[in-house]
This record gives sequence, C-alpha cells and structure tokens, in this order.
Amino acid sequence: MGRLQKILIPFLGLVLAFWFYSARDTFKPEMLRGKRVIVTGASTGIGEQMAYHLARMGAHVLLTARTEPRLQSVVRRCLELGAASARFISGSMEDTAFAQGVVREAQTVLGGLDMLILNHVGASYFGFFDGDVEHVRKLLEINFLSYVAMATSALPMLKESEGSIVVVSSMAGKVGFPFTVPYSATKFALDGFFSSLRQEFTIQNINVSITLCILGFIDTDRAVRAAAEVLQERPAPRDECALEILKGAALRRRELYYRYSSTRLPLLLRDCAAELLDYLVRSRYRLPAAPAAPRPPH
Ligand SMILES: NC(=O)C1=CN([C@@H]2O[C@H](COP(=O)(O)OP(=O)(O)OC[C@H]3O[C@@H](n4cnc5c(N)ncnc54)[C@H](OP(=O)(O)O)[C@@H]3O)[C@@H](O)[C@H]2O)C=CC1
Ligand SMILES: CC(C)CCC[C@@H](C)[C@H]1CC[C@H]2[C@@H]3C(=O)C=C4C[C@@H](O)CC[C@]4(C)[C@H]3CC[C@]12C
Repeated sequence: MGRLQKILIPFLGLVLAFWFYSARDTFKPEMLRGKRVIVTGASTGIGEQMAYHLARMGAHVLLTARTEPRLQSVVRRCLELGAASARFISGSMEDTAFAQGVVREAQTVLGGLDMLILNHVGASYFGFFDGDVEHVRKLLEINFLSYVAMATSALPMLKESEGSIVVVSSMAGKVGFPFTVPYSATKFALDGFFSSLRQEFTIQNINVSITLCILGFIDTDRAVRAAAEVLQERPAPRDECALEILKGAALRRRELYYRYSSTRLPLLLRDCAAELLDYLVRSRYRLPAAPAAPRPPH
C-alpha cells in the first residue's frame, strides 16, 4: 500500500500538471481580426500601444481620451498599421453621460461590440496622502464609476456577441502601496465590482468574459516621470504589456499578471505572510530619511 501511494501520488500529480498546461489554449492574432473594440485612455501609454496591436491584427477600433490631436495621430497610425477601421471620440470620463455616449457610438458606427477595454486613469499625485477628499471623489468617478457606467451600457451588445470586458488594474489594486492612496482605492474598487459581477455572470450563464489585469511598473511617460526616481524597480515595456493584455483578453482569462515576477509571485505571500509582503513593497522605495524626532530636554 505504501509503495502504491509513493508511485500513485506523483503519477497523479504529473497527469494533472499535463492536463492543466495542455488545456490552456494558445493565442493567435487572428482571434482579434475583424473584432469591434473600444479602447479607453488610448491617446498615450498602454492604451495607445493596445490600439496599435489591435490595428496590426485587423480589428475595428474605437478610441477615446480627452486630447483630440493625440487621438487623431493614433487613429492615423492605426489605419497605416492595417486596422479594419479606426475612429475616435474625445471627452472626459468625469462625465458619465460621455462614458455612455462612447458605448452608443459603437452601436451606431460598428453595429455592436466584441470587446470593451477599460484602461484610462485620471491624473493623481505620487506622494503621501494629502487629505484631499474631493480628489478621492473625483478619481473614483474617473477611474471607477465611468468603468461601471461603460460596462453596464455595453452589456446588451456584449451579451449578443458573447464578448469581453477588460479591466486594466494594478498591483496597487491588490496590495497597499505607499504614495498611491487615492489611486489604489479606485483600483481595489474595480476588483470588488468586476469580480462580483463575474460570479453573477457565471450563475446566470452570461457568456461575457471579464479579464482583470494586474500590472506592475510599466514604462509609460507619466509613470516614469512620477515614480522612477523613488522606485527601485525597472519599468517593463509598454508595448509588450499591451500585447499581454490583449492575449489574456482574447483567451478570456479571469486575471492577467504582468510581469509575472513582480506581480503573481509577490502576491503569493499576501495570504500567508502579509507583513513580509508589506515590508518587501516598502523596500522597493527610496525614501527620504524620516525627520529626526525632537530630542527630549536633558
Ligand atoms: N504605468 C504604470 O506603471 C502602470 C499603469 N497601470 C494602469 O494602466 C493603465 C494605463 O496607464 P498608463 O498607460 O501608464 O497611463 P497614461 O497616463 O499614459 O494614460 C492615461 C490615459 O487616460 C486618459 N485620461 C486621463 N484622464 C482622463 C479623463 N479625465 N477622461 C478620459 N480619459 C482620461 C489619458 O488621455 P488624456 O489625457 O488625453 O485624456 C491617457 O490616454 C491605467 O489603468 C493604469 O492604472 C497599472 C499599473 C502600473
Ligand atoms: C512587490 C514589488 C516587487 C512590485 C513593485 C511594483 C510597483 C513598483 C508598482 C505597482 C503599481 C505601480 C503604480 C501604478 O499602478 C500606477 C501608477 C500611476 C502612474 O501615473 C504613476 C506610477 C504609478 C503610481 C505606479 C508606480 C509603480 C507601482 C507602485
């Protein structure tokens, strides 16, 4: 019996490992050919790179952000790269009516929607929490409520196409990081909303996938300008990051981690050694020496 167990258990382990890895399908760029995709925050950074990858794969892209001249040049480049079609609408995600209007535009000009990529973020500061509650409220509107509004308006079209919602989040939406208090709150909120919604979709047999993307430090202009001096962490390339998001979305993954070594691996500590993880996070920061405590009088 003992010997049988010694052979049987590793054998079962191998069978399970083989099944797990072989069952994971592989990405092919054709999966996104002809798909109708909205990308928010597409004027710069990761959103811009996702637009270019989608264009190369032959998708129809509808791009949005506030800065019209930037969007015009991204659309032009998408058409050069082979997009089936490329358009933009400019406006601010502070305005829920605008967010819903972007989704309506997909219905009008594309006749439906296969993928909604929610990626934009409002500007915030990288520093100690400054006590500005209005800023937290505004950031929740831009980074969270507009995501909720867009996903809700897009749901009828996505149900029809059995499409996908992609939510771009961050390590700062899974663990507490210093210097990102308001931002982090908005990213944790996204996890709560979309992970609960995914559960309900499963119960109701709604075949719309939700992919939550957990990103580490990425080399976009704004992030590097804000944080490169303080962080002892090399930022990962935005174009590779954008492609990994699209692969995860096309494969209908529930969560996606980029890069693995600075996201998935540290997160393994979260439930069993939270204080150690907090310490490791703090150790990635070059912090100014804390001001010396006043000396007690002799
Ligand atoms: N870079 C990083 O290190 C990390 C990034 N992420 C996530 O990746 C995503 C993309 O980030 P990244 O590419 O670095 O960001 P960028 O700052 O480069 O891009 C942000 C985009 O959002 C748009 N935007 C900003 N404010 C508004 C607004 N009020 N209404 C509508 N659009 C707005 C910007 O365009 P415009 O100003 O023209 O409106 C821009 O297109 C975000 O969700 C971010 O949280 C996650 C982890 C790390
Ligand atoms: C456990 C560690 C090894 C992982 C370290 C990863 C750290 C360095 C990563 C994880 C999340 C990242 C922040 C983020 O999500 C988005 C932004 C917004 C941008 O405008 C300014 C930069 C900022 C604050 C990123 C800074 C770098 C962070 C803290």
